[in-house]
Amino acid sequence: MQLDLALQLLQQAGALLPEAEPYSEAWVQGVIDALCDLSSKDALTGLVNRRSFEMALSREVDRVARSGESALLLAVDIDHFKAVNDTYGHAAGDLVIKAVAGALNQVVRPMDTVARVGGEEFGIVLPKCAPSFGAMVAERLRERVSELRVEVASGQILAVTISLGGAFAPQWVRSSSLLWMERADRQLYRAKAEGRNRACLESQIESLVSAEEKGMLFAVTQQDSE
Ligand SMILES: Nc1nc2c(ncn2[C@@H]2O[C@H](COP(=O)(O)OP(=O)(O)OP(=O)(O)O)[C@@H](O)[C@H]2O)c(=O)[nH]1
Repeated sequence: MQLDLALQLLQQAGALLPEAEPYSEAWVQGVIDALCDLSSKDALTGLVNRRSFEMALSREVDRVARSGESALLLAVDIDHFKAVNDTYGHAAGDLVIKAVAGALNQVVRPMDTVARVGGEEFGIVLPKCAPSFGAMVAERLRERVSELRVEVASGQILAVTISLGGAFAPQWVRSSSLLWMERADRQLYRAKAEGRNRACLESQIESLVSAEEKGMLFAVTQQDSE
């Protein structure tokens, strides 16, 4: 029975089961809420997972298009992470991922969303982040992670760094979350190529809007005028 499986999943994840009378409407709603929570989180770090992050990004794209406020998307990747796994083992790598996740989460505001979007990759969406603050926020994140000392085995302490790429949501175009992620990723590749342990942010927002995004603006304008 699917409900039994759902309860097993929740129990295994250490989720709290609803206190209401079993099988009552409130109890079933509690189980559904707990399942939703479980399916939106990354099991290792407890951060928002990729699926849920993509939904948060789409919501933010809509909000930016409506409000005209700017928002920053940061793509974050741990530097030379393969070497951590290869030298100290996968379990040590997992400890590093958890420590970085915790550090990133500490630096941001409650309204920001930090997600684990891949193995050693994170995404952060920062609503209402003015372009003049973007570089400062990215630098604060980079610095906080560089200060981490992760004990991966008794007496074995590792320091790690991250690279960050950032792109602002264009305020005047109804972009897509995918294109926004691609732009942040492009800056991340630049940060890696320029030596890692650094943040690269798009500087000229307008000039970097792709032809595809301009096409989407045209499509939206046409629809709106119909
Ligand atoms: N421990 C651990 N390792 C993971 C996990 N997911 C992915 N990886 C490993 O992360 C590593 C990613 O390495 P690469 O993408 O090659 O890059 P890198 O070594 O971080 O180097 P740069 O990104 O170029 O600085 C691979 O060795 C993956 O096996 C995970 O959940 N836990």
